[in-house]
Amino acid sequence: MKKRIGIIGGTFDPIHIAHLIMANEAYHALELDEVRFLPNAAPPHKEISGQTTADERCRMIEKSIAGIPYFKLDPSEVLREGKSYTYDTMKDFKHNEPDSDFFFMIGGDMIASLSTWYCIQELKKLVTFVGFERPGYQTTESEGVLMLKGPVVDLSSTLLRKRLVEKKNCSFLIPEAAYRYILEEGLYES
Ligand SMILES: Nc1ncnc2c1ncn2[C@@H]1O[C@H](COP(=O)(O)OP(=O)(O)OP(=O)(O)O)[C@@H](O)[C@H]1O
Ligand SMILES: O=C(O)c1ccc[n+]([C@@H]2O[C@H](COP(=O)([O-])O)[C@@H](O)[C@H]2O)c1
Repeated sequence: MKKRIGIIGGTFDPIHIAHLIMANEAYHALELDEVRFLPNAAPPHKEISGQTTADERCRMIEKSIAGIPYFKLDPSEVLREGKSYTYDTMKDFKHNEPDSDFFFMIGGDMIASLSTWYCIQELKKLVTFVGFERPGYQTTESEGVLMLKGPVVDLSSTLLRKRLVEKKNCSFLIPEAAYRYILEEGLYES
């Protein structure tokens, strides 16, 4: 039987509970075999904060998913460096695992800009996009995006970076082990 692989790509600067909720909802609703967390080296359509290294973003993911057997960290884009175009990544995945079906999760902000992604028509042949509502973004029906209904969480890494700089408590917003790591290492202090 074909393997069903979910992918949540992102900058994860830092990872937060909305990411984990999306991954878990998709895992169960779509009967996936696993979900890969795919941190980018450089996001194609936004500036990176520069407050953390790729390695630190990966460590935060690892700590957040430790003990969940169906969640994995995939370092492919970080190892490739440069702008992380999803088409390049998925072409490699499909080449290495031709018998797997890939489900790429995106939030409402990404659905809105999907038509501008690099080689989007070709990419749509490689993956099924799985969309989640996101507060602040109008989610219109988008061709080729399978919408999943789940809890909607009004949270972003941008908000968390701001709270961390202001030394506001972020418990329950960032998975606890990653939050502890942030505080121990002094990440996002300025
Ligand atoms: N609260 C949320 N609801 C729905 N989707 C989300 C939410 N937060 C992030 N996502 C989605 O998760 C993926 C990865 O997001 P990313 O790591 O860039 O976090 P972010 O919170 O959007 O970061 P930033 O605020 O730095 O732009 C994207 O597809 C994004 O749309
Ligand atoms: O390939 C593209 O053109 C492209 C454009 C925007 C975003 N993406 C991917 O979408 C995912 C979420 O992006 P971001 O900016 O929220 O980190 C992440 O895996 C990005 O690499 C990909």
